[in-house]
Amino acid sequence: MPSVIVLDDLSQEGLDLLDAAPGITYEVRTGLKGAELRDALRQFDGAICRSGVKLTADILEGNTRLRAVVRAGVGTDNIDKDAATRAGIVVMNTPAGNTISTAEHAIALMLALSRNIAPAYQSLVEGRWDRKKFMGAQVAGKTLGVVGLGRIGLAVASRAHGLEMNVLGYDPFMTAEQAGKLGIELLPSVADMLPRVDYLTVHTPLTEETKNLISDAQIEQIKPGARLINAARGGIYDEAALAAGLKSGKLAGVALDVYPEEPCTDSPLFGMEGVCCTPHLGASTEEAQTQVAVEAVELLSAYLNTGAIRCAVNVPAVDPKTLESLRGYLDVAYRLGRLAANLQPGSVNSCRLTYRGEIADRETKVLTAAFAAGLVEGAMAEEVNLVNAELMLRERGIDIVEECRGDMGAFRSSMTVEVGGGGPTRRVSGTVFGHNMPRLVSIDDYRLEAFLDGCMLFFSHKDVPGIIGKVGTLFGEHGVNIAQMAVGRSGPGGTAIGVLNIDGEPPAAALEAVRALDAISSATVISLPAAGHLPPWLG
Ligand SMILES: NC(=O)C1=CN([C@@H]2O[C@H](COP(=O)(O)OP(=O)(O)OC[C@H]3O[C@@H](n4cnc5c(N)ncnc54)[C@H](O)[C@@H]3O)[C@@H](O)[C@H]2O)C=CC1
Ligand SMILES: O=C(O)CCC(=O)C(=O)O
Repeated sequence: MPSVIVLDDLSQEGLDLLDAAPGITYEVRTGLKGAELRDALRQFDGAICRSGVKLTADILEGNTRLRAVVRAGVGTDNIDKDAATRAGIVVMNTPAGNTISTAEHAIALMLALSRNIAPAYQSLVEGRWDRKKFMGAQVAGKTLGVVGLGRIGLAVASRAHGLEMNVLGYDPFMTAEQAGKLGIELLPSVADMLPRVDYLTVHTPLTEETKNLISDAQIEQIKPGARLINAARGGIYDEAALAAGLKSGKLAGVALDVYPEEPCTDSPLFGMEGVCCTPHLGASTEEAQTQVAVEAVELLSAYLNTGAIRCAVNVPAVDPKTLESLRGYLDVAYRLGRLAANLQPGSVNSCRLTYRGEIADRETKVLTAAFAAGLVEGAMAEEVNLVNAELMLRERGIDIVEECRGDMGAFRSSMTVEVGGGGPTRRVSGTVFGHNMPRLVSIDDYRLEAFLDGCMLFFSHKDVPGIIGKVGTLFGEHGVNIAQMAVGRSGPGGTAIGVLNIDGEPPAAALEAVRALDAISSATVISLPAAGHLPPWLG
């Protein structure tokens, strides 16, 4: 029965849903750090977190049990996604649940700055009735610059329209036409926006590009008296530059909900005039927390119970129906990977997959992941699965080239893998017969039709009479039962390859006797999982 650990505060509705989730047990253990956190995570199949807990590489590395972490919220920057991928852990988030609340918080900060709400209340608390000091600014008719026109940025823009503001926007993934339809004037860069904005708000992730997006040089260019808001991620604004801008009078106000290091109680801005700050409250509403918690539980239980992947940030999404409908080809892809690894022992340095026919229009990414898992599985000390296999190859400098061809060839659907390495490139093709029965349909230049499961003997030979009989007799003498035989040949009297599906590993003496036959140039035994037996992560 899968078990789940809840690492940060989660709304009661989410916990109630976990209580009711069929076949799942859970524990709430908040405030964990270091070794305690690492050890706790090794005892669970799934985890749910918000932004409080930090799932760094040293916390996740070596965890062979945890299968998924769901962030109840948007930003997954508290989770080392590369480390999670390497450990085969799916990372998911709930991207839409707190959009409105966070947009409202950005607007609240903008209005609080404009009307000096925080210091005015503080003056009352301190016994002063000071109406002159807190002269504010009206937002109607003013210009708001929105950097990042994703879910939250667009929700902020539409609320700003309701406040009769002019909205400028910048986002590299937005067309001027689409922005225009939404009443936003799209500018080619943040720099173009700066001289025109009375207010600037950012709604991007923290990336190499957005780190210190606003620093001293940008404050030089900004319209005097501008007010800046950040309810996205700490570090997008350079706090020291903001403090200098406020001190010089260039900026009229700064409102922050997020900080480069959190928790934060010592920002250089705290206590400065014109500053209004909150402790990362953008998503802290009953509504947002209920929604993200419920979505997080739904995502996690679907993955743990059915393998469905939605809203993943480190692997392609696959829903249960798709997985089920691809089951046969997932099996073939994984088995071809295992086979290719055996045919190209020692070193692999290139992989090419060609999908033909109907399968070429399907979710081939997940099939490629299954192939990669089969290919690397035997060579890795760590657990390999659909999540981490391709990354393992990429980290070793091997990119899988994928080609999808609509033409059918000999089958309605088939996939061919070519694996280069120490020896000559090897090529094998597979397809599905009937109800999810994996079949090998070619090997190098030879067409044949063999079961793609269990113990298999591959032998190269001259196409001369009696070979199959001799191999059969030798195996019979050693008590090896043959389930089926297949032969592919270049042409009569040419070269050929034989594939025997046998009921168990042959004794070394039987193999030696086969190799000693005159017409046989090589013979190898390769063991694949028995029919219907797949690793648990393939279901
Ligand atoms: N304060 C809080 O409690 C909360 C903060 N957030 C944060 O808000 C931010 C935005 O979240 P969403 O709107 O949901 O994300 P989103 O993914 O829907 O939108 C982000 C947008 O930023 C754009 N972008 C990326 N790099 C950019 C760049 N260099 N310049 C301009 N635009 C760029 C992307 O194209 C995308 O349209 C995230 O950092 C998220 O973590 C989200 C929820 C709550
Ligand atoms: O969990 C929270 O309250 C923080 C929300 C947040 O920052 C996010 O969803 O990115």
